[in-house]
Amino acid sequence: MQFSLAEAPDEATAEKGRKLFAGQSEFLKGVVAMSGLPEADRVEVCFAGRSNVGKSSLINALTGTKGLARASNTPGRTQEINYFTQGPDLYLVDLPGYGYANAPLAVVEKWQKLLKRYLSGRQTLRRAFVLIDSRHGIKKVDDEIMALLDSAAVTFQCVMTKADKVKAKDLDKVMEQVRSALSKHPAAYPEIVMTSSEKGEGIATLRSIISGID
Ligand SMILES: Nc1nc2c(ncn2[C@@H]2O[C@H](COP(=O)(O)OP(=O)(O)OP(=O)(O)O)[C@@H](O)[C@H]2O)c(=O)[nH]1
Ligand SMILES: [Mg+2]
Repeated sequence: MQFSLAEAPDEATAEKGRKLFAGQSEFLKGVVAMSGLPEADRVEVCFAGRSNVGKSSLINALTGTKGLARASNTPGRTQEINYFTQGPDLYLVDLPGYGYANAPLAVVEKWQKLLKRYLSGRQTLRRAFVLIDSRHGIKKVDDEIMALLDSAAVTFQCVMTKADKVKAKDLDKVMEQVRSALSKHPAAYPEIVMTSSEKGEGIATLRSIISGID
């Protein structure tokens, strides 16, 4: 599989993305057990990634709503599966971050269990966006989540975050590592999206990608 960076969308596709995200976004609920999931009545996409990688910030950037998903400097801030509606036909799902070393073991195990159940058992989950910090590349914990998505046959797309924090010369090396790690995962989508929630880079591209998922 060849992995390439997603290019900016053409005008028609960009318009589709803008239209989708011009709709109202609202926090629906935080879920701590599979029994709490909302009815599977529409398409959903989720955002997975290590603690602090920028999942909540990305949801805020996509929806253009600053405090919608709580972003914070404290790793492990998002401990529930948080559901957001985007217009009437789409759920955006903010997942608890994984790989947070300082969380108590019992808490980590509880999250992991829920995360695994959700990723492998949610019928309407169309794509998982796996967020990777542009400075750090793919770590072992990311690789484990990707393997889980492979086995659940959930297509996942790699989204690089915090692009504003990495120098161009360092990025090449990280991207090489990312491409090589992704090549081991059959469920990986061939396009990688480079983003900065801070600067807005890649947000329009990701909006149009999401608007093309049905
Ligand atoms: N410079 C920069 N900082 C960012 C970007 N995205 C997120 N951050 C910062 O990174 C920190 C973590 O962001 P969050 O969005 O809370 O990360 P998260 O993945 O939701 O974290 P958990 O909920 O703990 O798993 C915050 O201080 C954000 O302001 C970005 O694109 N650029
Ligand atoms: Mg979060």
